[in-house]
Amino acid sequence: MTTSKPKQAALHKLAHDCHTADTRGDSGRSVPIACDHHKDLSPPDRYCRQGESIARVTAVDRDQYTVRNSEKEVPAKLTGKAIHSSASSVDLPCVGDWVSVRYHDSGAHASILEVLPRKSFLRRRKPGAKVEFQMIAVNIDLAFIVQSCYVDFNVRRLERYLVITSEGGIEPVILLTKSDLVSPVELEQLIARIRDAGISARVIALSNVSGNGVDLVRELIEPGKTYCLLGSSGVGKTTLINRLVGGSDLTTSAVSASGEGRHTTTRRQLIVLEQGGSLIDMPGMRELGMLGLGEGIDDSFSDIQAYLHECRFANCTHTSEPGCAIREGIANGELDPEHFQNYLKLKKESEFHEMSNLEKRRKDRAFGKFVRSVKKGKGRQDRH
Ligand SMILES: Nc1nc2c(ncn2[C@@H]2O[C@H](COP(=O)(O)OP(=O)(O)OP(=O)(O)O)[C@@H](O)[C@H]2O)c(=O)[nH]1
Ligand SMILES: [Zn+2]
Repeated sequence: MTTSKPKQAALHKLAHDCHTADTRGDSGRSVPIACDHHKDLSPPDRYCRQGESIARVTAVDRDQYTVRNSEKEVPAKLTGKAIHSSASSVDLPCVGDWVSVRYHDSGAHASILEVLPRKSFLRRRKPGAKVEFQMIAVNIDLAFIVQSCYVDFNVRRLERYLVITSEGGIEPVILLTKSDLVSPVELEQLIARIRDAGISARVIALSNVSGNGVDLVRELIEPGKTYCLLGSSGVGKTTLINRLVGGSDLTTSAVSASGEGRHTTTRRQLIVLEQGGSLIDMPGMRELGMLGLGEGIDDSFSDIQAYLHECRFANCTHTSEPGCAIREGIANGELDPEHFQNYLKLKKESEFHEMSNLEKRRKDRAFGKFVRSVKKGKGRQDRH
């Protein structure tokens, strides 16, 4: 997103004459104050107009936004102007965006006027033949790509994540979790496989159980920077985040947004870490890795595929059917029952996520409808 020339002229640097809504008084009017926006918030471009201030989008739930400045977090609505100026849904405010806002009702809520230029983005391709993207989050400095040393490890999926981060201008660091479940030799082999694939990104092995390696991650967190964790379900992201958040439990950090008779509770999608950096964590992000997980599964479980082809019945459930190659393999000690259980578990997860992709598509359609309806309504108002 770029700002046009005339607009740029109307903007002024936010350095010493920063304006913010006077959230202490009851006037709701804008007063110049010493700028304290940037204690833990550092927008890429410190611009705002008279009466406007800069905030960061911390949660998006359909048309409900939550924005935060250094003082507090409030619900926000998109102005018609902001909707009009966005060419497509990827330009609309997204978690991590710096936006110019105007506060109302003594700072109780805000309207979003403009999205400031983004410095990086995380997007995914929408399912379907047409090349369309969905913005997941923006302004991320560093992405931790998380895989488990145990079961989940898959170099091809790692590569896919690296493509996504490099396209979006985000620095990647690979985290191999559950190092307590493999031997040092096995761990070295995994890292060698990553290097053999030509991947040069930093790799940190860690265990959430013993705590080994967690400090190396902590050391990378800097105040004013934004991070995210990408990875499949069950690799230990939540466990790690809870360690990084330090004390405050992630699951309890919900924000309340009440607007126009509706009261909703949205899970905060951008949280502040103990060290002062911000972490973006949201369901859509976790599902990124699920694109094509099916393939990944068949890759790392090719031995099981071979057994599956041998079962007498194509729809064998491997529980009681005669001629089941899986059960035979387990019985004669050729196939590790735990390996098979892991296969079933991941298969179930990937099917689950494919289902939720369908739901996402349904939601996308609903969103398109919403934008069109707002545009129509606003268009009428503007002509007054
Ligand atoms: N042995 C071992 N277990 C771990 C480690 N990290 C996480 N776990 C366990 O793995 C399971 C999944 O961990 P989560 O943190 O919920 O994984 P997640 O990536 O957040 O999964 P989703 O919430 O589904 O996205 C839990 O039972 C954790 O206790 C680790 O380093 N070693
Ligand atoms: Zn079978």
